[in-house]
Amino acid sequence: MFNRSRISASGVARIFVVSVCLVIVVLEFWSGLREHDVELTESTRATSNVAMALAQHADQTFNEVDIVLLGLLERLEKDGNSKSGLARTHDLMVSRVGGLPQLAGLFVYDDQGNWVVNSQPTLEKRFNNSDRDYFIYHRLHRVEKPFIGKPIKSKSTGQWILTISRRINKIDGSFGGVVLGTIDLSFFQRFYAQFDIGKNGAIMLGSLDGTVLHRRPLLPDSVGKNLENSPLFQEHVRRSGSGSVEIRSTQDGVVRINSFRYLADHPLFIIVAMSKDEVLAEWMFHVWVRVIGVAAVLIILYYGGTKMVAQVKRREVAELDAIKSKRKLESLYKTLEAQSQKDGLTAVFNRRYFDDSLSSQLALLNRSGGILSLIMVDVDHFKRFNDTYGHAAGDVCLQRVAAAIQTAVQREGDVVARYGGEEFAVILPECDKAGALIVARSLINSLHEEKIEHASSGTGFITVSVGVTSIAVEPGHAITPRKMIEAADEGLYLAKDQGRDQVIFREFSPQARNRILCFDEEAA
Ligand SMILES: Nc1nc2c(ncn2[C@@H]2O[C@H](COP(=O)(O)OP(=O)(O)OP(=O)(O)O)[C@@H](O)[C@H]2O)c(=O)[nH]1
Repeated sequence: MFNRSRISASGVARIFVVSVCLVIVVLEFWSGLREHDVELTESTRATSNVAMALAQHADQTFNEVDIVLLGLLERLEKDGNSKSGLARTHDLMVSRVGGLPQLAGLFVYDDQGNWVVNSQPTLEKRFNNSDRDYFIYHRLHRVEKPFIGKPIKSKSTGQWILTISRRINKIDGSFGGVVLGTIDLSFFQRFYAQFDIGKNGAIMLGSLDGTVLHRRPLLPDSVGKNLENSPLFQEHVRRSGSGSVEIRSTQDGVVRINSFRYLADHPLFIIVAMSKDEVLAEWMFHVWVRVIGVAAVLIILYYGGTKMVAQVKRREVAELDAIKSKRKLESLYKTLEAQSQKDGLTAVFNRRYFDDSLSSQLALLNRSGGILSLIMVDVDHFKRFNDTYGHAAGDVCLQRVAAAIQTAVQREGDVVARYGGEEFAVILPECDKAGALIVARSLINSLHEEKIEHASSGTGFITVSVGVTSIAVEPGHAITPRKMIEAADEGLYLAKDQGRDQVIFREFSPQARNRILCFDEEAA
């Protein structure tokens, strides 16, 4: 049976389609988020690695110049300020500047800031550098370390330069001047230009007091700017030697992934920053491609799913229709079967049903033994009735006779049938002779009570003649329906012969004709 409370197949199909769509969306969303995180992590790692490499490069750049400065100090100590000594020192300076790409120039100043010797072709005497930070620093600090100054514009070339300097000590340890190397900022510019940091990326070399020494891209006001108050410097660079942080620039509003690192040998730091939007641009492109792909898949799934659901629904409806049709057919078949068993006029069983029923009853008896009675009933003078009242009235009469017989035959399993014409038959399973005679008599009485007028009969009413037979069968016999009907028919004919409206019992014997008993005789 079809159970309405269960989810229908179309419901299951709909749930299936929706679930598949949801799973695809959730998986795509999840994998998109994951790729977003991976992209950021890898970019952070990349900026961090570049920061480390640039810090090492900057260290090396300054260390190489510092070694040259140390060499110069040694030479000055050895050769002193004699003309020939200074000439040799000049030659050494020229050769050193030629040997180091980052080195723009080498200078020696006396304790008053006057130019003593330098790497330039001619020694300018008109400049005095006593006002420079590095000069003041060395004059005030007796420190055996190089000093890296803020970016300045060269007095000789006008270029932005970085300075790295050392103090010259006189024999008594007092301030004797400064030896200075300058590094052209274009050296860092060229080097930093090789890194792919995107359009909105940035690289910065700064000193730990927050001063920008160099920046890529190099904006007009970049060099020398103080970042001390920027959130990046305040909250991150100042607090830790290295790290990575995502921060929105207060200047251009761009969110960047910033990796910073201190130089190992100098009080400087490097920041490498990449724009988050640029870092995620490729990911974003993939996301859009996938969104379009997933949308296409979802549309196809929705379209196909809707079709599938509709098809499943149609099949369900067809199945329901088929079930309904089957039920209708079954009930029609039952009706037809019932109709095929019934007589059309009298509504009692028909001749075919009677034959089948008697055959099967006798087959059962022949196999298992038992008793069975048969009554044959024939309407008396029915031809005259038809002649008197007409055939239509004859039909009605037959219906009333059948009803009267049916009234007398009450037990379940008894079969009342129209045997043919105005003749009826009654099969009484498990009913012996006595019982059969009672039924036969009650049948006659039932008809008497009907009082169907029949002016041309002797009694004035419709009567019937009844022949009865009964058998008690031992298992293994072969009683045929024909023999039993013949026996009952013999009783019926005798009843007719002896004046009608009576019952004659005909003892059944398969071999020979038996004694014929009259109902009244038997009852007595
Ligand atoms: N109206 C009607 N008449 C039928 C039907 N079947 C048979 N008959 C009539 O029943 C009559 C039977 O007549 P008979 O066989 O001569 O017997 P009877 O007139 O009853 O005389 P007895 O049997 O000797 O009492 C015939 O005239 C049939 O036409 C039926 O279905 N309807």
